[in-house]
Amino acid sequence: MDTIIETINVTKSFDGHEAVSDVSLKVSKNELKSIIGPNGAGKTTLFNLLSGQLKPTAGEVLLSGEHVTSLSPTYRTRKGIGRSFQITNVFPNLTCFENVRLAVQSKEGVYYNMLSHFTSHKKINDLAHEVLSTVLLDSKAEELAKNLAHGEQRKLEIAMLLALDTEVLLLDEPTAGMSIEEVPKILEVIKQIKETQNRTILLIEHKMDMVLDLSDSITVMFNGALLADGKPEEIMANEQVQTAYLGGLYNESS
Ligand SMILES: Nc1ncnc2c1ncn2[C@@H]1O[C@H](COP(=O)(O)OP(=O)(O)OP(=O)(O)O)[C@@H](O)[C@H]1O
Repeated sequence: MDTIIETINVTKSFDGHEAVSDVSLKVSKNELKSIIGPNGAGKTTLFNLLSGQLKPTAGEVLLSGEHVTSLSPTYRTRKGIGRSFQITNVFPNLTCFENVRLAVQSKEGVYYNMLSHFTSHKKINDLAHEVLSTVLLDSKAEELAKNLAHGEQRKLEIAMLLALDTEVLLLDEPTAGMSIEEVPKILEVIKQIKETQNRTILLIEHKMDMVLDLSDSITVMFNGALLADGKPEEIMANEQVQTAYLGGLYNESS
């Protein structure tokens, strides 16, 4: 399997405290890998190191074999790694469709520049509708972004990521703050992306049933370090993981 993301002995210290400690990790193309671990384990910091929001204290980050450790988040987005909170251009007073169309346009603008042609205009509209349909927001196309429910806003954020056409999606707790009714909808969206598109997805998520349902592989972090990495069944059977983390959260009989 082709490796799309790799970290080599990556460490990030804050005032001497290692939030991420000597983590070496490989993510294959089209894999869905979940990063789990208790609060403060270093998951979000690892995401920040991958997206370029933070530079490591030591170690290297590679994207498709290219060293990107010192490169900016913008450059990394162009290289194909997208993170939901990077999408700050959700305009509350525009509709979902208008927001997604702007994201499609900005992506197309980066690569093609000239878009005055009618067919390009139609192509952009079609793409925007396709993306909204993928995230199950087509019925809300004409709704103003500010009027969306919380779960729908998270779906719009994912739509913006898809519209930017990044090959890697970093999803940091996409269900955070959602109501119980909204969670299955976002789960369905991620499943649909996984099944229908060539994307690599890294998912930080505390909901273990969702992690087990979606993941090809799971990385467990504990105190900044990588505790285990493997297929879901290997992780569930791993005694160290059970002791350190899962024991209190996951019960096989449940
Ligand atoms: N900018 C920062 N400055 C100082 N310490 C930080 C900073 N960001 C994170 N930390 C610390 O690094 C450690 C790891 O934090 P991080 O947010 O990466 O954990 P996490 O696994 O994502 O936790 P959670 O599940 O609660 O989101 C924590 O001890 C946190 O307090």
